[in-house]
Amino acid sequence: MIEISDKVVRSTIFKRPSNSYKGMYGRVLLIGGNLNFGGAIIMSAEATVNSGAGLTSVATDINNLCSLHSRIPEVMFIDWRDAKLVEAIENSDVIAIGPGLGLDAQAKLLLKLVKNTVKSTQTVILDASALDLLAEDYTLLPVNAKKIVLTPHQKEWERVSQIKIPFQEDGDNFAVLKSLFPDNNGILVLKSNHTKIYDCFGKVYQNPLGNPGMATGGMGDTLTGILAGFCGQFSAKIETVASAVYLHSLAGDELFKKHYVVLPTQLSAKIPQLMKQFSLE
Ligand SMILES: NC(=O)C1=CN([C@@H]2O[C@H](COP(=O)(O)OP(=O)(O)OC[C@H]3O[C@@H](n4cnc5c(N)ncnc54)[C@H](OP(=O)(O)O)[C@@H]3O)[C@@H](O)[C@H]2O)[C@@H](O)CC1
Ligand SMILES: Nc1ncnc2c1ncn2[C@@H]1O[C@H](COP(=O)(O)OP(=O)(O)O)[C@@H](O)[C@H]1O
Ligand SMILES: [Mg+2]
Repeated sequence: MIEISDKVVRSTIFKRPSNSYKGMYGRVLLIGGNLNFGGAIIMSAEATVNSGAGLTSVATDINNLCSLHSRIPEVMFIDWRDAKLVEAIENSDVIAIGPGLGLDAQAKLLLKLVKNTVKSTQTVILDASALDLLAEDYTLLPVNAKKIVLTPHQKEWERVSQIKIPFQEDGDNFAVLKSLFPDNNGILVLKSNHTKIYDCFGKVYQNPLGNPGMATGGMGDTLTGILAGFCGQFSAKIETVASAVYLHSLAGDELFKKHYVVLPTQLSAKIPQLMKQFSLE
């Protein structure tokens, strides 16, 4: 087990070259936000933009259009019932699906579309409802992607893995990962007060940071956004995932010094400043 440290983040975040443009920092597509949970995908989007993704699009329910654009105009909108979504999936480097997605027929259709469209150059992040859909039907796993990152909280992992909480043995988690990903292209971010990150090769990182002020709805949706931004800009490997987890908690810890509760949107706003520090160190 490796404890994530500043060193891992410093080796991930690089100083941007002058001769660069938005296309070099990742095209990210976020899919989620039904009529009840629009806020979830808006929080993910805010985190993705603040984490430096070059271009961020959100495919969501049409009812979220105004709130999305008024909250975060940097983001492009796609109606998730529009046939154009296929093209948007094809043209993205990273697709994150699940925050506020729900579990209905439309949600299943969207996850199936991602599974059937993604190619071996793309990274897919599965969070929240997408994990619950996966627990019901493992064939929805987009195994063709280059990397697939699963980001369950404890209950979601219990549903997917069928291992009962508390998860005491790393070996059990590795065994599930190996069976889900015969091509070894999966990464598991098992969220808790000390999140652990596993790859299929036996490597495990643990996050030493974080605080109970972060126990606020939307905090995981925000992590998904940061992960998407990081995988779009930096190579989609376990150290990049670990860096995103660490930075999320570091931002949370900074806020927690002076705030009883840490709000996901306030956490997102701290990310650009922290990334700058790590790029200079
Ligand atoms: N603003 C928005 O729009 C938001 C929308 N959201 C969206 O809502 C959808 C449903 O996602 P969800 O995570 O809220 O529900 P679910 O997966 O049923 O988990 C809760 C159940 O698991 C249990 N539990 C046990 N251990 C746990 C743990 N460590 N962490 C958490 N729970 C734990 C827990 O136990 P209990 O609290 O009852 O003791 C309860 O029985 C999803 O699409 C998501 O994106 C949210 O992101 C919030 C902000
Ligand atoms: N007590 C805590 N200490 C440290 N981190 C926490 C704590 N409670 C929650 N978190 C972090 O907040 C996030 C919660 O994720 P999740 O349950 O998916 O939230 P949501 O679905 O509401 O967005 C995870 O990254 C988790 O590590
Ligand atoms: Mg969640």
